[in-house]
Amino acid sequence: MLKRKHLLQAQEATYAKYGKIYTTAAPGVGRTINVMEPEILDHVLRVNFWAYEKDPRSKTTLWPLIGAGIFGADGAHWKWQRKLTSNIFSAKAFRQYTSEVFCREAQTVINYIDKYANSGKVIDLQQLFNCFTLDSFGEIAFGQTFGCLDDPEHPTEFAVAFDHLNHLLAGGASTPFWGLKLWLTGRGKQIAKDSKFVREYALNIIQDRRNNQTSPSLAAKHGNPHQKDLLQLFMDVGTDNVGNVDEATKLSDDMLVDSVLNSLIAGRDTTAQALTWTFYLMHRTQAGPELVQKLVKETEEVLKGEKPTYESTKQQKYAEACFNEALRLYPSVSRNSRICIEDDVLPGGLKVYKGERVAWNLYAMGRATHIWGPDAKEYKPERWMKGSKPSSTKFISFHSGPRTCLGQQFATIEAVTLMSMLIQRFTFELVNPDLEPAYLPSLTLPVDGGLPVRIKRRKETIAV
Ligand code: HEM
Repeated sequence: MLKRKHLLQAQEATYAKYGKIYTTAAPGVGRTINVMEPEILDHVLRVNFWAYEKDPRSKTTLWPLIGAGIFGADGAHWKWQRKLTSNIFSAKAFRQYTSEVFCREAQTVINYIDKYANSGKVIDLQQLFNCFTLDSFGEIAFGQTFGCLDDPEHPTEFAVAFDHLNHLLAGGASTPFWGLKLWLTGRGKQIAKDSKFVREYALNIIQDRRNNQTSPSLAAKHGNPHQKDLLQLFMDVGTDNVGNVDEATKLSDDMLVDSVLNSLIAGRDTTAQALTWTFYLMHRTQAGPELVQKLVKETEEVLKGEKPTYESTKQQKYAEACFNEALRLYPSVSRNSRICIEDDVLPGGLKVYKGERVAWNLYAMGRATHIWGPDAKEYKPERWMKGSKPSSTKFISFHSGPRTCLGQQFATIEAVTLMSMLIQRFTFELVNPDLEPAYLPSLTLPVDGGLPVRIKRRKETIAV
């Protein structure tokens, strides 16, 4: 099997050689139509959404991590999960998350950095961002942080097992005889061990809430018990307004664990990795100092020394552009596919038969000159500052159609909050400013080996 770090580039080269659509076939996998046309993806993901489902091979290989949660669900089972999950993404909730959680956790990151700023110590930004997103998300979705920022240099057992599982399961869906491979290499045993650990951990979060309410939701801590967090929404399925429980519709512990783990995949890695690539792209030699200066200027003009709010993040257009531009070149979900469940014809006339796959490589699409123009490979946040926003099938990093990412706004607000708080206070120097980091084979797109930086205080006047 090609390693993921080579696979994305190899596919990019194949598109360059064979054009915007090419097909492949593999034993045990069948025919796959590889596309990189926004128009075709609009057809598959939106117009004829009903003719395509999640790839059953992905569902099976990722089962130890996602189980029956939203990422592997289709049809009615997907619909109710999407509806329930969407409840936590309101403007009112975003206001509360920004001022209470993102700012507070960002301040913890600042306090940590400030201990080592100007000392020459090398800090891994990716590790720090992982801690920030996991602790923030834990508080918002489950009422408790994971305590990662207490000691960012030593990842918690949960984070280690979770990362390991992501890494071990990567590439399974496109690997022929995956089950055999797991058995021959002994990987299967490690997957079972990590899966058991993370599932028990998730179950403990549920038990905590159920037994003694030691981790009430964020809103409940503020005297508003009716505003439920994600965990409570799932735990209350089958319970009516006066507390009567319908045992037939109540979710099993297994399903609750699946929901917790699915939301963690969504809420932690994607945003932390996108932030890491953003900081890399902003600080590599090619970027030049003007880029960061522009971001600092915007931040100072918008915040005027105050902390970020939901409203201020909306005004930070350049910060958002820096984040989106990084996601274009390094999409957190870098490859994706759907299986056809009813014969279909793609725009342009190519037939897709039931059981065949349509796949797309977001990494290659983000760098394609026919989509983004001759400067496609360059990191240019400015391209987001003029004209209207690109369509969601052109900028496909947050997906498109009825299954579009539910957390796009959440992730953007979270990222802009942290970026603006850090960039005002500190300067970042990459340890290897001329070296493009490799990415680690994983379900998402972590930087292999993290992002080592040295940090200095920008000025001493901003209170930490
Ligand atoms: C930079 C950050 C993020 C990126 C790039 C991203 C990207 C994506 C993509 C590509 C999908 C579609 C997956 C598929 O169906 O094949 C997706 C789905 C989803 N995302 Fe995100 N995501 C991000 C952050 C978040 C956050 C922070 C949350 C939650 C707080 C979230 C919640 C979800 C959910 C619930 C779905 C499933 C939607 C469905 O199947 O209906 N995402 N995301």
